[in-house]
Amino acid sequence: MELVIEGVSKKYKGDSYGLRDLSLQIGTGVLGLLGPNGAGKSTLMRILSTITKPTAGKISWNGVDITKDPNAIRRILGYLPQDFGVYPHLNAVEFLEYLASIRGLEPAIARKRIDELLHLVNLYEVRKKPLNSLSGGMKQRVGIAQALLNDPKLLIVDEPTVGLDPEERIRFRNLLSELSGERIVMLSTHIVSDVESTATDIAIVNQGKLVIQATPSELLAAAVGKVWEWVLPGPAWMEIRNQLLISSTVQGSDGVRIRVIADAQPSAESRLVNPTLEDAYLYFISAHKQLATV
Ligand SMILES: Nc1ncnc2c1ncn2[C@@H]1O[C@H](COP(=O)(O)OP(=O)(O)OP(=O)(O)O)[C@@H](O)[C@H]1O
Repeated sequence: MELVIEGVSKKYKGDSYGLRDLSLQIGTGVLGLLGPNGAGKSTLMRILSTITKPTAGKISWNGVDITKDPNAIRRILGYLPQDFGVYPHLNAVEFLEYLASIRGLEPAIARKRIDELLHLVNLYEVRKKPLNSLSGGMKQRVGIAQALLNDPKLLIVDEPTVGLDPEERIRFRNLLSELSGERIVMLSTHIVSDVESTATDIAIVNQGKLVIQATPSELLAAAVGKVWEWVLPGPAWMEIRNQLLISSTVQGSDGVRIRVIADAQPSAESRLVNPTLEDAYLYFISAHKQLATV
């Protein structure tokens, strides 16, 4: 199973670009597509789900060019868009039966599949409740269930954890991880912790371009020797906060513990610490922004 994206660009009207010459090679597992707002994540996902076409480049699924033969990917695709909406007065069973019929599933097969999916996404107990009475996380799990109706080989989920509380976010992450065994799952997000424990591969995008595609451990390794911590008294911290790339700050009784990404030691008191994936992400995004402004 392989999805290959080669030199894909999307130029919108008025000379704005959603993607610029982006290439990725994606195999079975969870690919975390990570980037700030406006990086081009939704544009890529909309292209892969054949809602929109690239203005340049090629995408192939197991060797078949999907820009020429969109049905080749539609048959194996499950998609949860960022702005997924439900019919509020239907319950989960009615909603999924409705979507299954639109997608041409045989009613008997659909009923069996919907039953399995409701168990899988842990919504069986609430399957008869109107969708507008469910929590945000439950609605997102209905969204995943509809994306899985045709047992897709390629599952695309666009910023699925926006608006979820921490507990629901963790549950949703674990669900995606469980689903990745026999398929490619592409998960877009701007929240590093969404992909930290689940992604087998991470692609960082910024300003429509690929910054890097690597495994989480490769990203962490690249940030070793670049993350520093030390404690600063309050006023001193105010002075330097705009001059350094700050990963986090924690207020303590002795001052502010500051965590900084820098190639060289930023202060005599600072000491090197082990990077987190969040540090690595900041490091790559910042290096990319600097390159773009040179
Ligand atoms: N229909 C459109 N017309 C013009 N420009 C667009 C259109 N859709 C997206 N863009 C631009 O393309 C760029 C990438 O947008 P996109 O929505 O793909 O980013 P994103 O990474 O998904 O961000 P977000 O997390 O905010 O959704 C942005 O600069 C955006 O303004």
